[in-house]
Amino acid sequence: MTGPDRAGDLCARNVTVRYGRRTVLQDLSLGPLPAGRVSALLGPNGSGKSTLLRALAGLERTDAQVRLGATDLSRLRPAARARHCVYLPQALPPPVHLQVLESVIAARRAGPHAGGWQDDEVTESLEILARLGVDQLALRYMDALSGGQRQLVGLAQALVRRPDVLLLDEPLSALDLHHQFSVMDMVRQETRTRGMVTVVVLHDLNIALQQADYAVMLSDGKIQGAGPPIQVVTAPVLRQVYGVRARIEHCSRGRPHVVVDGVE
Ligand SMILES: Nc1ncnc2c1ncn2[C@@H]1O[C@H](COP(=O)(O)OP(=O)(O)OP(=O)(O)O)[C@@H](O)[C@H]1O
Repeated sequence: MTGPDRAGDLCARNVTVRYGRRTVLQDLSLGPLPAGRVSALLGPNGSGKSTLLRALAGLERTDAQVRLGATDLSRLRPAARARHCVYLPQALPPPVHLQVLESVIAARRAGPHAGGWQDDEVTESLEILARLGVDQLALRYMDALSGGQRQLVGLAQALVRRPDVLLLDEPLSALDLHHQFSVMDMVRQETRTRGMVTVVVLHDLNIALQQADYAVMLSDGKIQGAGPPIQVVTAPVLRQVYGVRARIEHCSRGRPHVVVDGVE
């Protein structure tokens, strides 16, 4: 890894999650998901990606053991665990009547930097907004933003907390093409610089192929494959998991992408 050695890799064991009588994830083992790298969590609708992400964050009822390096996160109280792990849900941040900058500062105070006013909190919050290309929104109100703008502010709120583990559920779903790529670039850069473990739920397999360092494919609550994206997103897997006839091709610059020929 290129960044500072933070807390180590993320591993989960015995992840079983039930909703009522229905078992959605059964005795699943995940990782190690490497520190300083972006891992993509892939799979069809309903395959269990969000449930697994929430289980890693400690937001599902489960006896799973989740370790970050030498730290057993599953033994920590929710507030202590939340200082290590930041989870950004699929739903956009609520359109509250709060200025964007205030909302980012409030998020920062909820992180390990908690403890009232600090000189650098405005500067750092503005810097994160600038890196996401939305510093011009700093004094706008959250309830007067578009969906994509709110998603970018949600990302700023997550990043400003400087977690060891960053868990993002479909963070690109409301973003235009430019922002999809600029956000992934920034998340990759932050992940490397800070030595975070970043796990991103993605539906766009091309972004996963081109931007993720590691991929995990879920199907019906089971891990179908894990490793470098190019080894996980393959024609046979796409057929089996997504029910599509597809090929992995490489563009003139050598980058892989999925070409779908049809559905099964
Ligand atoms: N709160 C809940 N109560 C009952 N069942 C749930 C609940 N949340 C999710 N499920 C079920 O658990 C399964 C996995 O859901 P999950 O949201 O983890 O899937 P996903 O892979 O994230 O899907 P998507 O790509 O559509 O967001 C689905 O069958 C879903 O219907």
